[in-house]
Amino acid sequence: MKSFEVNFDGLVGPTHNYGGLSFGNVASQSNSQQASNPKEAALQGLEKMKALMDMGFVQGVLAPQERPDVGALRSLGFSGTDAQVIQRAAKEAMPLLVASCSASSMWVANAATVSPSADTADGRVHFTAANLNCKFHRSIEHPTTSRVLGAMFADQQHFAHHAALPAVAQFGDEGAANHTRFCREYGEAGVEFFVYGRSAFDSRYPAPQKYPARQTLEASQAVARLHGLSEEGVVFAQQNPSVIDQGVFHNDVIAVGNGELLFHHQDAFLNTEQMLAELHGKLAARGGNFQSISVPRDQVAVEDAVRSYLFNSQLLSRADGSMLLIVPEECRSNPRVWQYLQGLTAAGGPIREVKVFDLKQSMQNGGGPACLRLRVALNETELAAVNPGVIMTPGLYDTLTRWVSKHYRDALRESDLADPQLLLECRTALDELTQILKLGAVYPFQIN
Ligand SMILES: N=C(N)NCCC[C@H](NC(=O)CCC(=O)O)C(=O)O
Repeated sequence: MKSFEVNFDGLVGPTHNYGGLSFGNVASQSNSQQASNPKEAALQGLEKMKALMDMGFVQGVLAPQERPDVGALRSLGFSGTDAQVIQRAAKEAMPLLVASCSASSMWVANAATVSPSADTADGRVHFTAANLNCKFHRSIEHPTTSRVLGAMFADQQHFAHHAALPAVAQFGDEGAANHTRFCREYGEAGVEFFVYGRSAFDSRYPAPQKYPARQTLEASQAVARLHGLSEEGVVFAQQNPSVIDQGVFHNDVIAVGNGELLFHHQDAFLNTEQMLAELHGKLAARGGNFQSISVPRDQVAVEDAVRSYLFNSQLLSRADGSMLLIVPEECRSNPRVWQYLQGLTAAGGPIREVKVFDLKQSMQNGGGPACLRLRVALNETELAAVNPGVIMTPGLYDTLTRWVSKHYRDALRESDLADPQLLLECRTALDELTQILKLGAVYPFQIN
């Protein structure tokens, strides 16, 4: 049976703005308070989705969330009509209003961890929504994420959904941004690679000093248990705490894997040799030939990796077996990174081509090509069971670009977030979107 890796990209929501909300994420902090352009952000994302579809990849779309999140503000004590809740928050606690307006659900690599059916004990595709509990603005995503994923992957014969882990830092879980999977073919049993930043219960593990480690070992282990993964099919590895302190807030800022290949920075992990040997051995037992490309720090410094998002790229397998790397424009404008990439594709290794995309609106908040997509490996039968409304087609692309052009603003500043009209605009747009994507009622304003 044929199998595919389907990329579901997050559609940028109408409230995309630069709130400076993510301590430890250099781009988010340095672009705080700049005016954003939600329309451009959404169109840039759609352009990437269309390009992948045009190249022959199966591409899907994941809906944004309702913002401002009036329910979150009510839970913090603001009351009255929806408009009053927003105005009171703006007056008394602007940072809370900004957080409740974030369009951060666009970075769907953080939506959930996904294990394909070939790896799981019950032969279903498993999803665990990420609790994202390190940041308030992200911790409010998972209830809607669960409803949207449930509407996309509804068939219980093929898909199993788990609620987010307990919402405490000890089980901090950032989803697929700290998870990758190696395999010979997408439909065959693979090795799932979980990368954590610290241990919550074992003080022998080192931890970063300056910035938070968002993912814990215990959260990764819990997800592996929930998904019914076997010990032979998992590897846990610790991120190098010193790179977290240099702005690598998720492992997908310093490494990316696909098929049998791990592309990573030399300084990405602790105990690298041991970890690579374990990946090699476990994949070999599944008939695969694990390979890795380590980018030396004297060619690309961690700082260049963080600025350019070289590793926040999409590593895609083409029909001829070679791989394609989708990188953000910022890689081309960094001479060291661009030179490295020229050498990489000329070297005759597995990565043969690099394609560049302009994702500046998302990049300025620390979200590159890999953050914007959730990978779901599916066989033909499972793909046929996915809600067809969310699979990208030329017609859907046209409809969504028209929808964005009709509903989105082209400039948003902090002061605009207090405008109750923005909530109405967002709800009107999302109500239409749920019809376009055939999701049914998934948003609080549709179900409460
Ligand atoms: N690497 C992956 N997979 N995802 C990137 C997430 C970026 C996101 N930025 C933000 O949430 C910034 C929002 C703001 O400041 O307005 C975050 O830090 O969680």
